[in-house]
Order: sequence, then structure tokens, then C-alpha cells
Amino acid sequence: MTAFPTLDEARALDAADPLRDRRADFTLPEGVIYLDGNSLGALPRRTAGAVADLVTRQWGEHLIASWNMHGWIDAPARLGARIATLVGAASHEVIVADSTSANIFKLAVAACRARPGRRTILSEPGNFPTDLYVASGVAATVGVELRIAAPEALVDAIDDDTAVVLLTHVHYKSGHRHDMAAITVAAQARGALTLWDLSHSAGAVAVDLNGSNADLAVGCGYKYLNGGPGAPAFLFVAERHHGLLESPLSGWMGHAAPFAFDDAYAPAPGIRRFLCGTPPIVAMAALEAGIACFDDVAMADLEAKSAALCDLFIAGVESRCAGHGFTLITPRDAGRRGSHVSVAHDQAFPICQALIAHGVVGDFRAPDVLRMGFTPLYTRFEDVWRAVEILGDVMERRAWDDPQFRVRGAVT
Ligand SMILES: Cc1ncc(COP(=O)(O)O)c(C=O)c1O
Ligand SMILES: Nc1c(O)cccc1C(=O)C[C@H](N)C(=O)O
Repeated sequence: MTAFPTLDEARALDAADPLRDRRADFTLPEGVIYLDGNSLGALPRRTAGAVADLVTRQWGEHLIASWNMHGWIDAPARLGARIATLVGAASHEVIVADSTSANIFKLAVAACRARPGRRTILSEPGNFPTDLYVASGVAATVGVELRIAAPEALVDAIDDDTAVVLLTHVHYKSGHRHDMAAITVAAQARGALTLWDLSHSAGAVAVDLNGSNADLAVGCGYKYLNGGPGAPAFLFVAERHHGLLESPLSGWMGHAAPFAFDDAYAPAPGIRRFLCGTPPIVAMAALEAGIACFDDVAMADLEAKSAALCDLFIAGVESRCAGHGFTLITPRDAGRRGSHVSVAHDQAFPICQALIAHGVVGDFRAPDVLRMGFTPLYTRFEDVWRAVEILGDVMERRAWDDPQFRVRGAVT
């Protein structure tokens, strides 16, 4: 077990952190330790100005001319190119569009149709619900079956009937990170395609889609990319599949020449064919501001800080909170996890609520998981240290054992 440092030692880690100045790019409320950036990223300082400029000057003054004048029409590809640098893709392989759920649908249908005769989509139990729900919808749409295999049995479950392997790279609950390269090799050896959900990886850990020879990927804009609630998502299609895979949502923005207004659909030659309708430009402006927070950030620094923050929290729970019934469910090996740490506890819900009341915002995931997200751009080592102290205090005083902390809202 790594030793838990003193507060001064945690502060020394912050002083030596190459990303220490990045926190100033965000608005974080006073007195709150925000450990939920893996669900909703914090507000970048530049976002309000960027959105205000878009609304008042671009929309308000330049109106429809802004599609050309302010590059609105290019926003999906421009933002995609920026995200590409965070996930190890080429700039023309990523585009911003729709929601993660809708993008899973588009790419999974396209993948199944690109593997005719194959009868299964393979995923894992406990994958993020939307991935499984959309996969069953895709299965019904294209006439295949959704097959579920436990993580340790996944590779062996890939066979000549598998059209696509749909996995979340970093598991939303446990934080477990799949070996993208190894699973991709195994899938491709059997002729299957891989579709990775990067919602909990992009902007949190180093992702190397092309280094892993991945086929397809999707991811969220509102978590580590800081695009704001409901931000548009992104999708990746490896260049070798461009021109071969077709979107089932053949909207006009994915047409080769949208402004030719032809009756017949002809898909754009590259990644743009995976657009459907008009991009949400106001939300795009917020996402662009969020992604700009990664300018000049080395992915290696991000990955190293994520690992160190998670290690610190694990060490803290296991020393300061020992004997209080927590079970670590996140891998200890930094290479096998993302940027959040989860512990199981039979009172996880009220403990989470008590922590929030004491200024530490993490989240609860049913049935018994307390999840803490460590966003490398703005979480300090001191924050993790204090969060552990407060958790220890909440447990010692049984502060969680209060009826007010058992009240559940619609969103947990
Ligand atoms: C792994 C994963 N995929 C997808 C989503 C969400 O998709 P959507 O933005 O379509 O709601 C989330 C979080 O909500 C997630 O954790
Ligand atoms: N997308 C969310 C929402 O609309 C409301 C509340 C939470 C979310 C989330 O993003 C949940 C998140 N994907 C998770 O990993 O649990």
C-alpha cells in the first residue's frame, strides 16, 4: 500500500505538478471539492464569453451569414480534429455530432451492415446502460443478436459470427480500463470490428486509437471535455473504413453536397457522412471552449497526474478510512483503470450525500458504489487529501446516518 502523505506533502505534489496552472482555467465554487468531473465537467472560464459572443455578436448581428463568416458549418469537423489529438486519431477521423447514444447507434448499425452474415454484437454485462440499450435496438434493427460475455471471457467469446465488439474503454462504475490494443487484435483476427465508448477516457487518460488499430469509437463531450450539460458527442471512424461504412441516419448534413438539395442521398466521402442534422451551434461553442482547456497539455502529463491522484485516494481510503467497510472495486494498477476510483459500501448512498453536505461532491452508482472522479486538469492533490480527511470524519462520526441523507432525487 502507498503511504498516505501529510497535507504539506500533498501541497508539495501540487507545487511540482506540471498541470498546476490549468485549474485557473475553470470556475470552481468556493468551499467545494468537485470530484464528479467524470459525470459533468466543471465550467471553463472562457465558456461564458464564448457562448455570449456566439449568441450576441455572431447570431445577433451576423445572423445567417455566420454559417460561413464564423465557421459554424465547419464546427463539427473543427472540434473533431481537436478531439482527435486527445484520442490518438488523425484529424479527419473524428467528428462532433449528436449524443453518444445516437453515435453508438449509427456506428453499430454501420458496423453490422459492413459484416453481412454475422449474427452478433458482443458486449459485456454491466456496460453503461445506454450502450446495452442501444445495442439491443441495433440488434433488432439489423436482425442480429446482442451477446454478453464477462470481461475475462470476452476475447474467447469473439468468433466468426461476431460483427462488432462494443465496449466502454473505461468502465463507468468500476473504473476498469480494457486493453484496447489486445481486444482489437483479437476481434480483427476473427474478422470483427471494434467500437469503443471513450466517454470515461477522452481527456482523462492517454488514448491511442490508431496505435491500437481501433476501428470505431464514440465519446461524451460533457465529462472530461468540459463541454457543458448535454454537450454534443464525438465519433471516430478509422480512415480505412471511410467510404465503406454508411450511417443509417442519412440526414442532409452527411450528404456529399448538402446545399445541392438533391432528392437522392449520396453520402459525403469522409467522416462527414456520419453527421445527420444541423449541428447545435450554441452547444458547439461551449464544447469548443471546453476542449481549448487542453491546449498545450501533454497527454503523458494528464495520464501521470490521473494515476497519481487515484493512487493518493486509494492510499487515503485504505489508511485514514480503514475499518469502515469500504471495498476497493477499481484496479490498483494505474494502467488498468481510468481517472475515477470506486469503493463499494452498503451505505454508499447516504455516505455520498453526507460527503456532498460536507463539500465533497462525488457520486453514487447503484446499488452500492461511491465513485470519485479525479479530473487531472483541475483536481489538486490537496483536494484529494482533504476529501479523504472529510470521508474519514464522516465515517468516524457516522455523520451519514441521518434520514436527510436517504432522500433520493430523480438524478443520482
Ligand atoms: C460510458 C457512457 N456512455 C454513454 C454515456 C451517455 O450517453 P448520452 O450522452 O447519449 O446520454 C455515458 C454517461 O452518461 C457513459 O458513461
Ligand atoms: N449524462 C448524465 C445526465 O444527463 C444526468 C446525470 C448523469 C449523467 C451521466 O453522465 C452519468 C455518467 N455517464 C455516469 O458515468 O454515471
